[in-house]
Amino acid sequence: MAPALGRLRLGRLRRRRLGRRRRMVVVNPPQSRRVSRRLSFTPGDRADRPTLAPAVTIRRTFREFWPGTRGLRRLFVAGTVLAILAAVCEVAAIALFGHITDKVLTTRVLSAFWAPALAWLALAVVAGVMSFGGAYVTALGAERFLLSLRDRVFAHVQTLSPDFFENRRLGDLMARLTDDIEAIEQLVGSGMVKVLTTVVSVVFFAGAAFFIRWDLALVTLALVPAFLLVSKLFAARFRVAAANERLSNGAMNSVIEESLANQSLVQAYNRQTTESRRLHREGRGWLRANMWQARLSGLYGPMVQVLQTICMVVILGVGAWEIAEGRLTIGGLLAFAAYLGLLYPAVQSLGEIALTVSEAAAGSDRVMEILDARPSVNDRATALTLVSRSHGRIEFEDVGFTYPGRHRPTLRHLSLTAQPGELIVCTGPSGAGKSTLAKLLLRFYDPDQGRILLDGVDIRDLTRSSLREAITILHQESMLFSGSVRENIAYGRPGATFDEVVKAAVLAGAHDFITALPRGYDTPVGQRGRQLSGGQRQRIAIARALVRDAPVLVLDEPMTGLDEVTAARVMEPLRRLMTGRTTILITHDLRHVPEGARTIVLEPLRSQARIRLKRLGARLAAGAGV
Ligand SMILES: Nc1ncnc2c1ncn2[C@@H]1O[C@H](COP(=O)(O)OP(=O)(O)OP(=O)(O)O)[C@@H](O)[C@H]1O
Repeated sequence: MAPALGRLRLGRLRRRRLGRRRRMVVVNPPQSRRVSRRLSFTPGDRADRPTLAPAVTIRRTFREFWPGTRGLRRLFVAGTVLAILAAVCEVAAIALFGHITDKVLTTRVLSAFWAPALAWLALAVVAGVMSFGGAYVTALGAERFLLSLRDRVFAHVQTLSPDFFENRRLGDLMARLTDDIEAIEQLVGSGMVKVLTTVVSVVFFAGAAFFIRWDLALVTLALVPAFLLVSKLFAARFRVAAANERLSNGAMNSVIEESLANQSLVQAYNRQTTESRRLHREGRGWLRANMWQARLSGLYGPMVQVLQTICMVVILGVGAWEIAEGRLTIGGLLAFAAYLGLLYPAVQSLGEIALTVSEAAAGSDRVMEILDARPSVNDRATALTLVSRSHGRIEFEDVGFTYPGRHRPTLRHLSLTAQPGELIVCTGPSGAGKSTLAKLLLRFYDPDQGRILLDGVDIRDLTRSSLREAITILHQESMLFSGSVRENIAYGRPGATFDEVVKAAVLAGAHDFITALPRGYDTPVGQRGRQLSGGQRQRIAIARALVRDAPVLVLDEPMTGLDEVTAARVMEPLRRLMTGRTTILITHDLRHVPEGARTIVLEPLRSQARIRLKRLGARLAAGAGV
């Protein structure tokens, strides 16, 4: 009868313990739930798939991210202390349970029941309060850590040159900035609290079991190394499985992001099925990765359960014999079994921490890969800041440039000078390097050869922010954010007043259509300004450039996508924008170019192979031998 009672009690205690862990999910969700939340991005071509980030050690992860817990450590310490106090209450409650069994249940003296019963109730309330407080402050520390880490990684990402983004999939980057950052928190933030509280709980529960019967406790503790061995065996596999899951998660995010962003194209071309298939393909990859993880978790649980059951059977068998010999009371055995009922889940939890750490390490690899990326263009230590408004004199001196990873140069021996206020039209066939010229002027890249000067100063000697303050670029596609018309225009210069916004809109020829919108300047423009027409978007972009009021202007195909009538209408505000500014107008459509503007024509550079072939052709035509 006693063993049956013991099992019953243990079952209840374990459920209570699990329930407590489930509440902690807010701070440190169990593996399976985190896995399902991480489902997020998509890859396209297999060749296009991002590769697994390089592995780094846990120590390096701590070295990198532990300083981020500064200012939050008090919260984590409070969370640890409160969780430990809750564990102490549990130890005391079990002692009371043993006491009630021996002094009330076996002796049938009801009067001895009330005092320990009330004390037990009080302990339960205190344990509940401690447990809540611990979970709350740990969650607060964890969320604050996440907030600052995300800010840090995002700020770093924004220092990286455009080629970083051109070579990566947006969905994958988004997954790194969200899910992977969360995994790091579970390693160095709330993860640390969990480790400490679990270790202390193990010590307490084991200590209490030793206190009752040290010899019996020694026998059962002999199985602890087996628990740890099992989790060690699983940890390495979990890490690879988690890395794969993250990879497919990022790939799935990318497909969703690309497909939704290009929905009008998808629907106009009737490619919904293709897109669904793409997502399905990536979803299957994600499913396989998750099933791998599920297999590991599924195997891990039962293996630990078997070990735990072996211990219990041994305890109850030896305990029954000890009771029969009169060396142990029933209350003592039940309390002993109850301590073990708490001890084993705590030891199991320690093992799971190893698995969580493996998974978190996979996420931190991916975040550190971003943090390790360095911008290809930097400010020199001696870089100057422009203190007064630039005159806007631009010079390209014998500039040559090859894109990273390309063999053929895009620009070679390019020289040009634009005087302050002058308009230079840059034209040439597609791929000739017109937009590249603008990227070099903004220092998205530095030339490999020659130099670019602003007012006689090499732009590499200026800070990037002050250089870019002096330049306004109007892109081929007007890039708007999803705020209101007013916010989009004011984006040109932080602190611009509403009057300045309206003035710029009037000059840009946008005021009339803006006031006709349902909420005037407060009308939301929709995702990327999709609720406006192409011409309207372009005029808002012109107003934004006017508000910015920089001395140098780069117009990159400003008429692209506009019909003849709209283009003519946009040209007028553009002329007003160009007035008094050094302007480089990049276009292959010379119809709307103001008369008298100086024009330079860029020609695509041919590859050496094509040059050799052309020479060979010429020699053959001239009758020369090969
Ligand atoms: N990020 C990049 N990485 C590698 N190569 C690039 C990159 N951007 C452009 N190129 C290459 O550089 C060449 C010039 O591109 P660029 O965009 O400057 O041409 P463009 O004259 O502006 O063309 P278009 O008139 O079609 O816009 C092209 O061959 C293009 O493939």
